[in-house]
Amino acid sequence: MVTLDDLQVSSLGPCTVDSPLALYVGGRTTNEYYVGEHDRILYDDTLALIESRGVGLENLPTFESGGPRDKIFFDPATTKVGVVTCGGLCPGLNDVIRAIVLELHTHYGVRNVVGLQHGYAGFVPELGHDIVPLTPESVARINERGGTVLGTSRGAQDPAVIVHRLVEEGINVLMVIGGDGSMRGAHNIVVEIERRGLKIGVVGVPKTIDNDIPHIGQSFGFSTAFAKAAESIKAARVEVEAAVGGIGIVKVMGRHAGFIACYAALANHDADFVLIPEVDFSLDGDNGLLALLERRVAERGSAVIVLAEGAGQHLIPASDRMDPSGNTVLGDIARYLREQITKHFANADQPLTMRYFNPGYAIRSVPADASDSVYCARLAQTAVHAAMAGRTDLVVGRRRHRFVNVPIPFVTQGSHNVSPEGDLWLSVLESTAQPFSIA
Ligand SMILES: Nc1ncnc2c1ncn2[C@@H]1O[C@H](COP(=O)(O)OP(=O)(O)O)[C@@H](O)[C@H]1O
Ligand SMILES: O=P(O)(O)OC[C@H]1O[C@](O)(COP(=O)(O)O)[C@@H](O)[C@@H]1O
Repeated sequence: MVTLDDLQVSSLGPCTVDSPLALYVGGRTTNEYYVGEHDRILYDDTLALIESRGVGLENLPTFESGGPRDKIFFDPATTKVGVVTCGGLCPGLNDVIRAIVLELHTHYGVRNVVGLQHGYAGFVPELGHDIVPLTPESVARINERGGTVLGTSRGAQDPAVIVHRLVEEGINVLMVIGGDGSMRGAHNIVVEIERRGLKIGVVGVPKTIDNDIPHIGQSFGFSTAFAKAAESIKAARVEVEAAVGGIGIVKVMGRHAGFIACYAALANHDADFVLIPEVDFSLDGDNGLLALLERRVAERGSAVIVLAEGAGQHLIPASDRMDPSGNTVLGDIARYLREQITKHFANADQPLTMRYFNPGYAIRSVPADASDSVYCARLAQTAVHAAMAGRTDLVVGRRRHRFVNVPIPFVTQGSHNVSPEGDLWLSVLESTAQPFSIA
C-alpha cells in the first residue's frame, strides 16, 4: 500500500526544458507508466538547431515526458482544483473539462473541483459569475455537446485580482484551457503567485482552432473543425457546378495561419485555389488570381476558392480596430475578392454566378469527433498528472507521438504556421489549379 508520505515531494516548481525527471506514478502500484530518467522528448527535430547552437544531440533541450509521476505534491484529500476555459470556442472543450474532473476524481481521489465561468472574467467578483462545482455527475455526457459548459470570454483581467480570488477560494491548482492569449494570462498568474510566495500550481491545456500554437503538435479540435469546413467546400463545389460561370468562395477561420484552409481543401480535393495568410498573392497580371480564375472557369465551367480570413490582408486597407483581446480586427478580404471578381468578369463579358460560404463559427461550435475526443481525454490526463506532481507554468502537448510537458513561455513566443516551402503547402499546390507562385 502506497501512503501519502511515500508519494509527496516537498516542492512545487516550474516545468523546465531540462530538469531531471522525477520518477513516476500518482498512487498506482504497477510500473506500467514508468517514465525513465532519460526519457525526454527533443523539442526540435531539426538538425538546424544543433548547428545553430553548436551543441551535441545529447545537450539539446528536451521536453519532459508527460504522465504520472512517482511523487505527487498535492494531497488529494485537501486539494481544490479550479478549471477555466478562455478565448474562442473549439471542439473538445467539454471533453477536456470532463476528463480533468474524471482523472482527478478516479485516479487521484480529488473530490473538490470547481469551474470558473466565462474565462478569466469568472475570477472577478464584480462581474457576478458563479463558481460551480464540477463532479463526475455534473460532467457526465457534456462531451456530447459543442462549446464549453463553463462559458468563455475574451478581455484581459488583472492577475493580482485572479490570484486574490484563488487564495480566497482556497484553490491550489488552476487548470487553464485556452489559446496563446490565455497562456500569457496563465504565465502572468504564475508570476504573481511566485511574487506572493504561494503554493498554487497552474497547468494549461492549449486550445486553438487555428492549430497555430508552437511546440504542442496538432491542437485538439483542429481535426474536427477542418472536417466540418470541408463539408462547406463540398457544398460550394456542388453549387458552382450547377451554375453558369460558377465561382464559390469558402471563407474559413485562420487569422495568421492557414492550416484549416489547407487541410479542409486537401480533405476532398474540391478546391481550385487556396489562399492563406502565409503566402501573399496578387490579383492582377497574367499569373494573378483574376486571370487564373477566368482561365479555370473557361476550362472547367466553375471554380472554388478556399480563403483563410487572414489571407490577402496586404490588398486591403489595414484596420485600426482591436477586439477585446487586443487582436487587430481583420479587413474583410472575402468581400473585397467578391467585388474584384465580379468587376473582372463583367469587364471580360463573362457570365458569373458567385456563391459565398462562411462556415465560420459553425466549424468550431460542434462536438469533437471520436479521434479528437480521445486526444482531449489524453491531454487532460497528462495535465492532471503534471499538476498533481507539482509541475507549474506548463502546458501539455504531443510531440513525436508522445505526450509532453512544455513550459508556457515556449508556447507564447513565436507561432506555428504553414511553411510556404513545406510539404503541406506543396500538397495544396499539387491538388489545386494554383501555380507554384501567384504572388
Ligand atoms: N497578454 C496577456 N496577458 C494576460 N492575459 C491575457 C493576455 N492576452 C490574453 N489574455 C487573457 O486570455 C484570455 C483569452 O485570450 P484570447 O487572446 O482572447 O484568446 P486565446 O487564449 O484563445 O488566444 C482573455 O480573456 C484575456 O484576459
Ligand atoms: O469571433 P472570435 O471569437 O473573436 O473568434 C474569431 C477568431 O478566432 C480564431 O479562430 C482563433 O481562435 P483560437 O484562439 O482558437 O486560435 C481566429 O481564426 C478568428 O479570427
